Amino acid sequence: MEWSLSDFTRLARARTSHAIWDLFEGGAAGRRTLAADLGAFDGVRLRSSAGRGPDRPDTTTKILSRVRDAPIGVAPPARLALGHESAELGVIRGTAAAADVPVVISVSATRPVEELAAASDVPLWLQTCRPRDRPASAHLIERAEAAGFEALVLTIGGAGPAGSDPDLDWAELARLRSRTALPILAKGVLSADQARCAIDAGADGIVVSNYGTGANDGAVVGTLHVLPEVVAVAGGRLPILLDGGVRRGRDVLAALALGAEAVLIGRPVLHGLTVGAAEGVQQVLGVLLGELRAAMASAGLETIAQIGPGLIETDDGARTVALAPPEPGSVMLRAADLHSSVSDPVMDTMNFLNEVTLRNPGAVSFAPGRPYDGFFDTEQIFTYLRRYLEHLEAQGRSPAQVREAVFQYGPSAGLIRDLVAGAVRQDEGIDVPPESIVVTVGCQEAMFLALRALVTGPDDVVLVSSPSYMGIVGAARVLEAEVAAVAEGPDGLSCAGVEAAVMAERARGRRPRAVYVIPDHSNPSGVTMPLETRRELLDLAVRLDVLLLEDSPYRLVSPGARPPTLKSLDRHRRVVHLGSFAKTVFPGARVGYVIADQPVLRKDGTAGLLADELAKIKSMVTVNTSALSQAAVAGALLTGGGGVSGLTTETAAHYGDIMRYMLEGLRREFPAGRRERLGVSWNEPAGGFFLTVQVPFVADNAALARSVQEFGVIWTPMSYFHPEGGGTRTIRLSTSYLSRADVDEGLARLAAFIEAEAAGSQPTERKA
Ligand SMILES: Cc1cc2nc3c(=O)[nH]c(=O)nc-3n(C[C@H](O)[C@H](O)[C@H](O)COP(=O)(O)O)c2cc1C
Repeated sequence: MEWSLSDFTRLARARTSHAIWDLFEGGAAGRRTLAADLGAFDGVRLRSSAGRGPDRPDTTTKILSRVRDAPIGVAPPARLALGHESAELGVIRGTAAAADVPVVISVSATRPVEELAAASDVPLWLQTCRPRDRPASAHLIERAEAAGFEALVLTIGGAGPAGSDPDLDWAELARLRSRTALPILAKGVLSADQARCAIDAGADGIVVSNYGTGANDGAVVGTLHVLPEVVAVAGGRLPILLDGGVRRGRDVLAALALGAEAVLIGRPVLHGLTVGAAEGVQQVLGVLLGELRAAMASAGLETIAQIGPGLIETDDGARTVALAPPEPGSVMLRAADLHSSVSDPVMDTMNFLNEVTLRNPGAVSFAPGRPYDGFFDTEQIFTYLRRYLEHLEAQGRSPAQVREAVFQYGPSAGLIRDLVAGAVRQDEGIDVPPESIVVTVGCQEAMFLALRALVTGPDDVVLVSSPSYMGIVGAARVLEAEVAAVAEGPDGLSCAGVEAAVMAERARGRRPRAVYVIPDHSNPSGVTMPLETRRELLDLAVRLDVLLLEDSPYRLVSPGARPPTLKSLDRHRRVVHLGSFAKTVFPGARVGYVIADQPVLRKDGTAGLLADELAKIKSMVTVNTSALSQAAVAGALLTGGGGVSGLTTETAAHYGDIMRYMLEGLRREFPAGRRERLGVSWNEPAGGFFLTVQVPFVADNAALARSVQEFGVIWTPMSYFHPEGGGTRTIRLSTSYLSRADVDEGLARLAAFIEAEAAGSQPTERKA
């Protein structure tokens, strides 16, 4: 098996204490930023060559006008000594053994610049920053210059969101420019504006960098995304380098295709140093160079000079089109100037789950929670529509009224509220008048409306069970609604946990408005809340004076007896019930509903129901749910005898069967001995679409990439569902849309992958 940089990451992690690893990663901000950097690279598709590529492409290129072995340099992480005592010396020696490429030495290096220069066969650049002690800094720069350092790298804005004054940084750059003959690169540029300032202040080059910990205003921005706008401003007048998330040979190609002269590598070098001192650094750079050559060969490139924007696939949707370098004068918006939610990794989760499956058609995917489509039949749509139109006629509507119902704008609260009210009464024993219902565009809109109405400002907070369904967290991000996590136990949410979280939020001066919960076969954990807890939770909601947002999309497609919904047990109108027909009828209709029978006293003294207020909001969001979709769902309900239970007997049996089959398969692949040896365990949901497996390694994106590429099996890291951290050694497996043959094949691949990861995470086992 070929080595990749992620292998070094894994090995380094295994050898490092949690506290030091957190420093290496840059904490939570570092993890978020890295995800944005990696995501930007993942979003780029490179053209491959039709013919056979050159055998050994030539990676030599000029960096700052001097010929080097590759368009790669080593970024300046401070704290190298925490990885290995050889620190900068180890990095310099390892780099020199791999290639003639520059190494940036941190201003806080552990050894004098003279000693480093004397030991170095590679060009050294000195990272510096706006100094507290100017004479000392000026002296250090003079010494570095005298020792043969080739360039200065001035850190703009400080690493991470530390307080900073950009104007002072530009003044510092101008001052330095007038004092030294060395070329000066401005590092930390993340926008066209900053690039202009750097050029105006006399920079000789720019390093697009977020320091691995985010922009200095705390925003998370993937460096590759801002590269084109910086390149456009530079217009070829000065070289642009980039760092952040470069982990594969193809990433180097992508950055160069978008206009970078070279890339810098940060954490992977630190990981190599941690794993094997200078030799580890040499291996990391060697692996990357090998990958770069392989990527060039598969793109049919013989030289670095041949790399250009044409290498980027632009026929693959907006993302890659947007990444092509812009013509001067054409618009280039910055995600940092758009609402913060668009840059929040939470928002990419759902797309990622769908895309990773589509991008890897040969893999077995346990990722998306899609309904099984073996039960869908195109004719059903017409049958359902006709059924509903006949129903309207049977109710005495004239042909003109029937036409109006389906052709015209409709009431925001919905066309089919009476039928939905009948269905929830019949299926769930929820007895509410149609006026308390709003028919929504999927359950997602129901969540959005409820959050919008309930959360009035930064002091209001919604408690969300954790692991959390991404839809609610994402909606909260869009609405800037504060969310606090309440950890689920083996039986789902506990009342003690909810009460403690409510009290903690109140102690912080915040007002908990509601608790979001999926009581049945929760997504993603698969757990079901026992009846007793449901009753206690309702009592608690009264006692604490909060609402419960109940979301329960899997109940009616799960086999066997089920405890009653919170809403059907609700005697105090504490529950806002969020409903969905996606799993019970079909998701393409995008029809959901919210039951909001809470009385609302208006400012003018009149009273109404919360549903009325939600309908007002909806009228400004989607106006009304598509009448055609509502008609199709209504027709389905009528076909099912007024509810969905009549429609879902077969599907519930199917989902139950495939879940049982999956659990049997897990037991077969992981018999007791193997389970214990590997430290693998799983929960056993009786229904729903998901189960979770504890695994003996960190199940992050890098592990997922290995799983897809090397074993052809896709799963979901549970850490995605823990926006506040956690779930790192757990994966979610979705069963819903797979056949038995898929399950067999997928589990065999998964077992092989878990074995390989477990072996690889032993720090003593080194591959050559
Ligand atoms: C532990 C650590 C310390 C760092 N310290 C500095 C520093 O002192 N000055 C600086 O300019 N960048 C610093 N960086 C940022 C790196 O130079 C570089 O920009 C970043 O690590 C590149 O991203 P990558 O690690 O994804 O390759 C540090 C990074 C890490 C991980």
